[in-house]
Amino acid sequence: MDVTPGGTGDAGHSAASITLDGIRKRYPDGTDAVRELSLEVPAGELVVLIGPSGCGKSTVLRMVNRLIEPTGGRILLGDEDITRVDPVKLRRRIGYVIQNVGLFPHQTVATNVGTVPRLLGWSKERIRQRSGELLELVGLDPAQFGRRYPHELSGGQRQRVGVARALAADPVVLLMDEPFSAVDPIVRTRLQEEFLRLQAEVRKTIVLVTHDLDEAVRLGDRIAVLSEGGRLEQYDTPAALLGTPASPFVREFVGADRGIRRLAVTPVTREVLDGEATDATLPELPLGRSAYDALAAMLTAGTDAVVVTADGRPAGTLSRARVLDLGRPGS
Ligand SMILES: Nc1ncnc2c1ncn2[C@@H]1O[C@H](COP(=O)(O)OP(=O)(O)OP(=O)(O)O)[C@@H](O)[C@H]1O
Repeated sequence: MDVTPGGTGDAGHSAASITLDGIRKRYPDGTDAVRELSLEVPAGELVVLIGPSGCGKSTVLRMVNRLIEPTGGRILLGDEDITRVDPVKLRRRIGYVIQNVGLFPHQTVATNVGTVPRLLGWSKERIRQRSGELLELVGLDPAQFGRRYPHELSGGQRQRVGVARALAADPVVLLMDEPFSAVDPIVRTRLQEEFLRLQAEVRKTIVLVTHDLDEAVRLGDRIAVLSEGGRLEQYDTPAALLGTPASPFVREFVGADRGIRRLAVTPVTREVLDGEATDATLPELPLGRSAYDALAAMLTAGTDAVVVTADGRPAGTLSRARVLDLGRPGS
């Protein structure tokens, strides 16, 4: 798969699944950062690792690109055991985005984006074209931004360049360590939305580490909640995690406001509607939007229900009471 339709990326690359098979990391001082972790990340999915500080999230992520060598277990990309391959070559196949981006300060944006293609020996023309495509893909005009230096960008723009650079050689996997945490909350939300659109287009296998449960719920196809020593407490979709926490640890971790978070990941379907659409004064909401959006529409309009539409036509109403039920565990 190419990153952009009709682009000049390394054709033939595709997203690969990642299998962590009993991986372990004991640091030289005896710290057991990861005692034993097994986890399967399906190809093309975005999996979030979340858990309290020091539980081993970054250690797990960096074992996948061998910035940290595991002390036990296997890691497979597709069916290839990457604990046995040359780590330098491996890293060229894996995109890596970190909190403060790590752009080279004395290189232009375009040169930064072309880093891995240059290491792979692509021609100048192909690199130039590729970095232009990638900058466009992350919403930066190559003519305007390509020649700038990192210090001439905002934090959000630097973060986008970091993502473009990580995608430049069409990696099979993208690893992201707190990629959006260095920017303010408003920019962060916008970057997350842009990133979701980008992921819908490129469909990479992504492992993302975050501290932020809202970010995990918004971005993750699945969320892995870890506790101390890299112990896997629960591995589930956001809705399942919020709806049925598997242990007291997870329940406490996802917190008392998980009902509200759950609404954000619960789509309004025909099955949940609880009335006929007879009141033309109610606000409208298309099917498929979240129960959270439905509640927001009611609160904004000061009503107790919304009319839910399918293809612009009323399909029924959804009441506030029904929405609140949807936020309750076990519903
Ligand atoms: N080089 C090292 N030597 C010894 N112990 C280490 C080393 N690097 C990390 N650790 C320890 O390993 C454990 C896991 O660290 P890691 O950075 O993976 O956690 P994390 O979940 O990413 O934390 P945070 O959310 O705070 O970034 C911690 O107890 C940490 O102190």
